[in-house]
Amino acid sequence: MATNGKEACGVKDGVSVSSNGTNKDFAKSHSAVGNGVAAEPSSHSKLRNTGTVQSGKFTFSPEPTIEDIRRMQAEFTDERDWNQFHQPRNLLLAMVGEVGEVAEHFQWRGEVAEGLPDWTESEREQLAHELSDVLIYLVELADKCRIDLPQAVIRKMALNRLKYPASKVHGSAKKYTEYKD
Ligand SMILES: Nc1ccn([C@H]2C[C@H](O)[C@@H](COP(=O)(O)OP(=O)(O)OP(=O)(O)O)O2)c(=O)n1
Repeated sequence: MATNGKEACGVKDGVSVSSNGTNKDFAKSHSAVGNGVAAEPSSHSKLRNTGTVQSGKFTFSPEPTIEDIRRMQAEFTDERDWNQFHQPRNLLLAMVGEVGEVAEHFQWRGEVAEGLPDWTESEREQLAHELSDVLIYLVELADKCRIDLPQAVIRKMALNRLKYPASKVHGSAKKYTEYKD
């Protein structure tokens, strides 16, 4: 059965979406989570980490956007007067620490298959938390460095495509420096 990514992340129909496609109520409704309001009804727990699966392909939910995440974390930080602690070096170290927490979930396992078929829902949820921590700090680091991350990704992917032409590297994982013209 195809699952609805909006349900999976707790975003339901009926929330307002602005003309430019962003969900103005998203940050507001989700900031309530930090005040002790449950993130989602327990009946949704099975859908939590499934995103959208259609024809065997996995896709993310369209929201929140990276800009939504930047704004939500900026609000979280402002509300706590934490900008004094959230300078670029602090955020970099915090992000690296969270990457270590992601690694802890994999470190004593054997090879892990795509889709994590052998993981429990609880293990998947823990991983989802750690990956989110990495993303949150990454986005705030880019914000505090005044790097427009979505556009930077577009530019970097264009460079990657130039460096690794599909016709040249198909099926090979060698570094670009190893290819001879
Ligand atoms: N000074 C802080 C502390 C927390 N957070 C936010 C961003 C992260 O998403 C998350 C990190 O919280 P913790 O440092 O408590 O780390 P964990 O949630 O990973 O907890 P633990 O280290 O117990 O696994 O909370 C933040 O922005 N600034």
